[in-house]
Amino acid sequence: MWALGGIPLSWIVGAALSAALIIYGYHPLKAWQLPRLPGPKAKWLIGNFDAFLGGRGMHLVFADWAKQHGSLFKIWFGAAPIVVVTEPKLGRLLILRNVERLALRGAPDLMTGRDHKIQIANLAAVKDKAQHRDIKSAWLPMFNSASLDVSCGLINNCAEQLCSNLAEYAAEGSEANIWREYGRLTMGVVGTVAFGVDLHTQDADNSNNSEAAKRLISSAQTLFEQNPFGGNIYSAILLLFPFAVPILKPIARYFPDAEMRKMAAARQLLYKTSTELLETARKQVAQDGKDAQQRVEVAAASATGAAGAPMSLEARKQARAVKPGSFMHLLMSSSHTADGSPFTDIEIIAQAFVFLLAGYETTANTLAFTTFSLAANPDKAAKLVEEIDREAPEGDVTAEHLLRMPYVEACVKEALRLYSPATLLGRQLGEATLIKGHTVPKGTGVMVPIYAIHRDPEIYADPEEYKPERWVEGTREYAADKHVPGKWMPFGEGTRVCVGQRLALIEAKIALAHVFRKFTFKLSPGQVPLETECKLLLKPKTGVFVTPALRKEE
Ligand code: HEM
Repeated sequence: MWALGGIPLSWIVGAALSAALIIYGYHPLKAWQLPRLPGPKAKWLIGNFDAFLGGRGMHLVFADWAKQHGSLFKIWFGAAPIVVVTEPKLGRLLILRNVERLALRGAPDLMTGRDHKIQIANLAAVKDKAQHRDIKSAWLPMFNSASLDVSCGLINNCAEQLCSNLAEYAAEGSEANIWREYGRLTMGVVGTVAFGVDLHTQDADNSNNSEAAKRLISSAQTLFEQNPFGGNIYSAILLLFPFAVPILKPIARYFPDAEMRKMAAARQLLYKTSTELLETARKQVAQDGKDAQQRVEVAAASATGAAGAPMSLEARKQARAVKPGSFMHLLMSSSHTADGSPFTDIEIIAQAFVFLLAGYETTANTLAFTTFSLAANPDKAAKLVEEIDREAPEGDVTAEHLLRMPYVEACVKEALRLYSPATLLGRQLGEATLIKGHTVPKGTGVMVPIYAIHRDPEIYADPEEYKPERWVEGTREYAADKHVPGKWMPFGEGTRVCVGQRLALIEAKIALAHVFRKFTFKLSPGQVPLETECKLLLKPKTGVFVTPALRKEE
């Protein structure tokens, strides 16, 4: 056996590794440049990571820390420090000024091959600034007001289908998990508005397509079950030892744990759907290139008509409209500005993948939380119904109707304040930044816990109460709140702001108008306060259970 001065080499290597581990565990905590920043006590090696393992939900963990340590403090993920800001104005500024989303080492770092390529190419994950700008520009025409005006018709169809599904519960006097019904609606909307296909998520349970639709929804749901702070054993280790990617990646590939296998299967199904959507779009172009091209004629650039005559405002708006269902065509006709190369198949599939995911659970949760809040506050529900009956008593709910329904908007905004699906915004500092007298080095992670900000009693009077009036200027409730930038950020801010926020809000308001003009909802017993859970997103723990009743006999 190898030995040095009589001591076996294996002993020396073991002692050196132990010393390195001990120093790694202590050193950064002591030596880092912000010793004056308060924060929860960090443990050797793990820092404050253990706080997220108790099942309390990260939104509540951060809210507790904010109460204990004030508006600026630091936490540790292993040896990585994170600065947490709960002062709205400062938090917003940091989110606005820094482009790179904070991505702790985790699940995507362990993926390999095509799986990995798709994971890092979607709009939400992509890091390269130029690639992000090109991809976001390709998405945006889907959400301009002209395109959304056109999409309203499709959203109305899905909302009507939701009402006929709810009418069945009403006829039987049975309980519905309205959170899941809204999930069927939002996935249906993604199908028609983005891809021009019926994903059959709202079909009757026993229909031919219902099994495939259920699998799609359940895969999307599974992916939201992922815990961003160490969802599987390997990503938990990576959070503590970010440099261990090259060692852990091959091990994880051949010995995935149960959680990784479950997530991989869910991703595969969504990739398959996304790939089929691309193939269908390609076939459409091959069959009728002209029509397909017309789908993406975003003539907004031209402010004059064909003959050079000035276009009216309405005509200009119309020209900017993208036909519903054109998302794949938009991506297929987009290119990178640097070299003019078209988007690759991987890039296109990655965007379809994230549209299917992001367009589904966020908006379904928002609708479920709004319906819960209204059912628990019948006086607010009565005001909402009064507005809907006055402004849009029947037929399609158009963008124009929505402009005349501020209370519907206020109800959604207030639910997004109390139950913002995203509870945390994060950025990586692009440069060394002076934050309240502390120079924070470039590359440090910054987190802004919006759940805590949205319930801060310094900003919101009676923060735990559902009061849509606080969003209606001129009311007592509006006057009682503080109005500071950054106090309401459910969609984030800046360059990485949610691309789908206008679609989400229009969809939520149309769905609520349809549902509340037709039904009243009785909450099943034991649901107040609502049990929530927060992994990737804040959601009702098991659902929102209501018994719908028709307002008027048909
Ligand atoms: C109520 C519904 C929704 C909420 C609360 C929500 C919330 C958010 C938040 C907080 C972010 C991160 C923003 C930041 O870091 O500053 C985000 C990003 C994003 N959202 Fe949404 N979202 C919703 C609906 C949607 C819909 C319907 C879509 C689909 C089209 C969508 C697609 C995306 C994408 C692709 C990003 C990444 C944008 C980027 O990095 O540039 N979201 N969303």
